[in-house]
Amino acid sequence: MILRFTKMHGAGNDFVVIDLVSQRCKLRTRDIRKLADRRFGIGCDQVLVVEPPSRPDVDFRYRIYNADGGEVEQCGNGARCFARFVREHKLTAKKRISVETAGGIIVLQVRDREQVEVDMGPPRFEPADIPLRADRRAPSYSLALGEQRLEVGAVSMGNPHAILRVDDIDSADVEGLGPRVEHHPDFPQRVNVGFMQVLNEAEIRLRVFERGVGETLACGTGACAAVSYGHSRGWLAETVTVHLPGGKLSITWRGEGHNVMMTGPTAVVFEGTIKL
Ligand SMILES: N[C@H](CCC[C@H](N)C(=O)O)C(=O)O
Repeated sequence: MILRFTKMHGAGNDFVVIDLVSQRCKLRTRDIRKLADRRFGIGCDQVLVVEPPSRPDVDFRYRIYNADGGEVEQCGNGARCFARFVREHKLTAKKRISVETAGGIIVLQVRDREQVEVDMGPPRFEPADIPLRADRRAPSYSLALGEQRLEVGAVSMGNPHAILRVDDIDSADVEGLGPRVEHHPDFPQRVNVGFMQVLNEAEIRLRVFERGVGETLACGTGACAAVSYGHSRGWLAETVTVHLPGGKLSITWRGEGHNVMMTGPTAVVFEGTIKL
């Protein structure tokens, strides 16, 4: 099977985007893993699949697979690239695009050729929504990790996020703590792990060890989760610039009852075909 693909990234979080509106194929887990493999395939953090909508009130269905082959609920950087992809491939001429994901409906607003704003929906803090094993919602949670205990925030953006506030992300033990928190039994569906350094109420630095991938250069839902958590703790204003290793995102959250708005860059790297 020969498959056309487009290689894209959003602030360095990279994707293989597959149009299954104009080409027909069934992608198996091993196909996803091959597409994402940086030696035996194309290489990416996530594979994004464009499908026709399964309901009349949205424009597309958007499936997201981590490099390990697992399908997940949401991908913020991928959503921006999705919007650029469907317009540049003439699958729509709309600038406001509604998309169904496994984590809910999101609305993409194309600002210009590269910048896209995404309404990411509301952050959810209830343990059952994350999911997190905890008796009740709390400002933060104490995670037992061997001899040590970690204070983490927990938020769902459709996908699960744990956030650790640190003094300096450059010296944070992302590679050591990331996998141990990702696989912690208190997160039954595993979890993305954000390391947040608050510079001031309108700026943070963030590194994310992503579920199913490892550390990425940027994580859109991770940025939304970190700002929502920081705002809920009184550390951050409503609009925050998030500095990630691969670039920066602008996140706005006006508090409970509001959705999180994310604006950021998109880039097309190359087009190609691959034999699966
Ligand atoms: N690794 C994430 C999915 C991709 C999220 C990220 N790339 C983004 O931009 O939001 C998860 O397992 O929930």
